Amino acid sequence: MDGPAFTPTSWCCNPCVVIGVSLCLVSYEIGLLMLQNSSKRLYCLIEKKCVPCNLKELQPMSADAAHTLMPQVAEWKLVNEDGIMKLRRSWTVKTFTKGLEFFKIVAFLVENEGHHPDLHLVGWNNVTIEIWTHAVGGLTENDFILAAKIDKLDLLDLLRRKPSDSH
Ligand SMILES: C[C@H](O)[C@H](O)[C@H]1CNC2=NC(N)=NC(=O)C2=N1
Repeated sequence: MDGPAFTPTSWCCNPCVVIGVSLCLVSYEIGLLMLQNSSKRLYCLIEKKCVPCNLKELQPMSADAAHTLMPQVAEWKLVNEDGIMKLRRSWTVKTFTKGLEFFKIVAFLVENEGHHPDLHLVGWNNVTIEIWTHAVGGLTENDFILAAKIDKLDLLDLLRRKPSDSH
């Protein structure tokens, strides 16, 4: 009776198999590296510090550059107001005073970063933050760093969570 068509030695010595397996391993490694790289980029905004806005080389970023960073600040909207690109996010707070507490918590962060947002508290409980770099009349990485760090603040206790909170 003939032996099995493929013996382990013939199978793993087959050049097509060897090339196929090595290609799979290489693409797996490349995928891992890309994943690590994107996750590093994902967290790099949080780990960065805002730079002084009076740096000569500071320029407003393009709309494309802004769009590539938006996934890292997914809660924010990219808006264009009178030709100036800005980041905008809104929250509903429980009370007017909690809105002011919200601003105080944000103020501590932004003072530490040396980069400042526009703060709006409208209709007693609607908070909106707009971030842009005034010195260049547009968006810089500073604005995205600030937005990412604002997203990390523990503000939950100040926010209205369900419609029954509204009265
Ligand atoms: C030197 C220092 O970076 C500047 O005065 C900062 C202060 N905070 C700022 N915040 C914002 N959003 N834009 C600016 O241009 C700016 N300039």
